[in-house]
Amino acid sequence: MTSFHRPDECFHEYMLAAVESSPDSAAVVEFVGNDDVRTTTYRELQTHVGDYAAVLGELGMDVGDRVVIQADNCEPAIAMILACSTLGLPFIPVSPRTPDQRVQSIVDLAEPALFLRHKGEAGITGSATGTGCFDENELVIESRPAHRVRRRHELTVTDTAYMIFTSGTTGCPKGVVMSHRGVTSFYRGMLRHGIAGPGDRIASTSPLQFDFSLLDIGLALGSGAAVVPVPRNLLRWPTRFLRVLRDTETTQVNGVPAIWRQVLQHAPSRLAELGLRGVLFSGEEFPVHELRQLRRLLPEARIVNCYGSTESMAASLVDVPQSIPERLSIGPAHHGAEMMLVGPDGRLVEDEDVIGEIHLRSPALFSGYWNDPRATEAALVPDPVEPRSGQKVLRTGDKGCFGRGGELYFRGRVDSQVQIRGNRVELGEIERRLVDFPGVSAAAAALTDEELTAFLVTATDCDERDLTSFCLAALPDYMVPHRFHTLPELPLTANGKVDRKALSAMV
Ligand SMILES: Nc1ncnc2c1ncn2[C@@H]1O[C@H](COS(=O)(=O)NC(=O)C[C@H](N)c2cccc(Br)c2)[C@@H](O)[C@H]1O
Repeated sequence: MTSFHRPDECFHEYMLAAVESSPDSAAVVEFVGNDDVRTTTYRELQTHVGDYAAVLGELGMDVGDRVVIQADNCEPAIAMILACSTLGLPFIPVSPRTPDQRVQSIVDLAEPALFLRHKGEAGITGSATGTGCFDENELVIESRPAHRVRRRHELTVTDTAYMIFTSGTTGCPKGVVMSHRGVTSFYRGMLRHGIAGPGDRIASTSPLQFDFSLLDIGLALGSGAAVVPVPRNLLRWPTRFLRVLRDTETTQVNGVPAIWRQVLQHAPSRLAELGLRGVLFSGEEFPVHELRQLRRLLPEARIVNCYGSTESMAASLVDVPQSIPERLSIGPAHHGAEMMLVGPDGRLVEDEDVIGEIHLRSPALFSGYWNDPRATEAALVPDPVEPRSGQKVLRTGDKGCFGRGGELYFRGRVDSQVQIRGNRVELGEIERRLVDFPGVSAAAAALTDEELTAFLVTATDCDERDLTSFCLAALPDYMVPHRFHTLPELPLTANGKVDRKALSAMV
């Protein structure tokens, strides 16, 4: 396993380390359609980063000033996040399809110095933020960031590399703050699993705003391989998706389990022909029957189950056995980290098959939630083994139990947070939107078989189309209920919480 990495690097140093040893190797391979691919070498990527950084460096921004980047995963966006990193500017990736209201709430929370949009994206209007537009050829600054007094002089590995905004229970997104040290120590832990090497081409199917895409880019560039951003619109069509993989000579595909659903249904034989060497999935459990079908089609491939939350990038990378068991292991943790189970009494759970809450000890833990010390304190808790030490571990909110040989099994969420198509969703956030609809007095959302059902208590008739567009205006599409049921009242558990089991049973 080649490792050209120095200890304690910044994000951009880790990502571009391969330029020393293999400057002319492919770093990014993009499908541009009709058998045409565009390859960017490590040296070209480094030059691109320098060009963007030269423009950004002229704007008087300080280490720590935030830059929102509205783009899908593509070579210019990768070069832009690296350019921000070289200047110590935390980047905040935002998908092009994010509703304006949500983009605005992220801007209000993060107060970025600059909002950059990839050509063709909408951007924002009327904000104190500087704005710019970029494509593969240039970065054009339309309005400069407001003047700021520079207080910093050196970028350190403890500084923030990026912020990812995820859905929060209080109805407003939470900013997960990741330091350079956190990111690169996760990457180095991941590299020890030897998943990819020079010459590999790793297809990335997650949007840039989902840190899964940062795993893909880090796995590829950290291994001296190439990342292949798969355009979102092609992902939906199995034959086009497979065409992208074939034309770019992809060897490894990373993504949430849902990306395989259509392919397994409509183009299984074409998938088998591709001869993929590896599959890595994460975000939620892979339905066993689908995973078995995938394994049958790719008997030679290494299949890796990656578990973890944005607050630590990920926590584990576990090989799926040749014959797929009923329950997949999500442990032990990746190299350099450790997962523990903690019971309701705060003591370690170590016995087999006893459920506890998963806690993660790792150098890759996030710095905290942006401007939210209370939520941070609830997530970064004293080490349950030695609380006196001041060391913090991540309380994941996931339940788990140990198996016989140190493997760990995921046993659901501790709270109402769910995963929809690999995206983290607080049902509470959907519910808060629903109760804002005129006439709705109470609401609950339930997820059954990937279908979101909303239960509403309302005196008047609510038109489903109106409800849907009302939700779409403020929530990402994957958080919009598919079905709406009205009820005289919501079922409640003994302690007055919405009885979600009862709701799911009603679907
Ligand atoms: N492999 C699994 N089996 C089962 N349940 C999983 C798995 N991976 C997650 N989850 C669930 O998703 C939650 C977390 O959601 S999240 O914060 O949006 N992050 C994610 O999903 C993805 C995560 N950030 C990630 C994944 C890969 C690479 C990087 Br770099 C980052 C976890 O707490 C789990 O509940």
